[in-house]
Amino acid sequence: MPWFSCFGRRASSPAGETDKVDEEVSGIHNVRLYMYKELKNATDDFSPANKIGEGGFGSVYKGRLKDGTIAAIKVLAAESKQGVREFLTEINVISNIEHEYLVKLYGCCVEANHRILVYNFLENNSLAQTLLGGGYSGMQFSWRTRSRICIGVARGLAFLHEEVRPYIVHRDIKASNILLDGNLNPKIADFGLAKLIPSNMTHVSTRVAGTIGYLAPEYAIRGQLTRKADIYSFGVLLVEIVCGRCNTNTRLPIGEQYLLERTWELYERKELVGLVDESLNGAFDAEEACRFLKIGLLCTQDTPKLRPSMSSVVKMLIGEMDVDSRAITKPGLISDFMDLKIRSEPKPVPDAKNVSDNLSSGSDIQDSSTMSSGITFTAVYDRSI
Ligand SMILES: Nc1ncnc2c1ncn2[C@@H]1O[C@H](COP(=O)(O)OP(=O)(O)OP(=O)(O)O)[C@@H](O)[C@H]1O
Repeated sequence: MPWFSCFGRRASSPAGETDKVDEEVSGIHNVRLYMYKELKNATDDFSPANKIGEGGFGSVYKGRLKDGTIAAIKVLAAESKQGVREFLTEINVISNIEHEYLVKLYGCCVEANHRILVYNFLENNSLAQTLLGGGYSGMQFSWRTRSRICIGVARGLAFLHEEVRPYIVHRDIKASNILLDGNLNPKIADFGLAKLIPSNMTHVSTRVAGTIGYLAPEYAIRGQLTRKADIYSFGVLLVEIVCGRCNTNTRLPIGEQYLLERTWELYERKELVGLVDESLNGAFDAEEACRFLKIGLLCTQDTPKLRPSMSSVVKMLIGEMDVDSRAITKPGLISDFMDLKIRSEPKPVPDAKNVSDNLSSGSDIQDSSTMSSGITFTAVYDRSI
């Protein structure tokens, strides 16, 4: 498959439009541009039979490209009105990032209103559909595999946070964004994607309730987005992988529904080992599993500054840095602050200053609003906070 020069004409676009695109993309390099026609053919006209997923950004199809490569083709939702140049600038950044534990972006299509991303296809779906999918996939994850997945994801995130310049905050680390290749090696998906969506278009996740459990409180409540928010989400994911369950499961008895709360409770009782996934039938390294759970707690501490950097997390996971000498403070839980009720009607983004002012002044507020992270909720702030 040839590389399309960003300066060249594309056969499928009308002349006027092509000139405009040429002008807009001048200076953008390294982005492979696919013609809409090729992606249409690859997916059999985006047939439902080839649809492999649906996320907050749009639908994902499996397709065979002209050169025979199997790809995951993500059609961004039509509401995405981002201009060609802005879109390609972000794509240019993502395309230049390559790492063993990150999903590879092959290129994109920006013809007319279409905004389509073409990725390396991963055979074994996501952690959400396999390990945390309630056993429907029939796949087994040994302790060795889990440990490899945790370390791989940590390395991928450490790369985004500490090696890429300027660094990238993923914003949406969660089990459905960890894809698995044929050998169950993890690859982080969707990095850099949040920036492709215009700020006036909220990305409403398909698994809102699950996503809430991954959100660092300071991000969910005050919109403070830093690398520490990703580290919080990673901590939640780490605990999920060790325990083989989702962070929130309202079908469990009260007291066991929120995994992080439960982990803190068992940590205080020095009974962490009791949380490790029963389906392993005891076939795991107990010292390592408890270490991983403690690292999960370190990453989810309420005070962002106390959370370790991702490179330290990697060192702790592989046993190069001590964990036991570190004090662990209580995890930040948004449920401590508010009664979360997911609402279907999107509302305007709140004035973050007012929210925090009201919190600090201790007044009761009932506020229906959209969190900075794009999730609509009803918050009941309690005077006792
Ligand atoms: N590169 C890929 N290879 C294989 N399958 C993929 C790939 N990218 C996405 N998928 C599939 O498509 C599904 C939807 O992906 P997408 O990233 O759009 O949404 P999500 O992560 O599930 O949800 P959200 O938008 O809320 O983050 C994934 O769960 C996965 O099953």
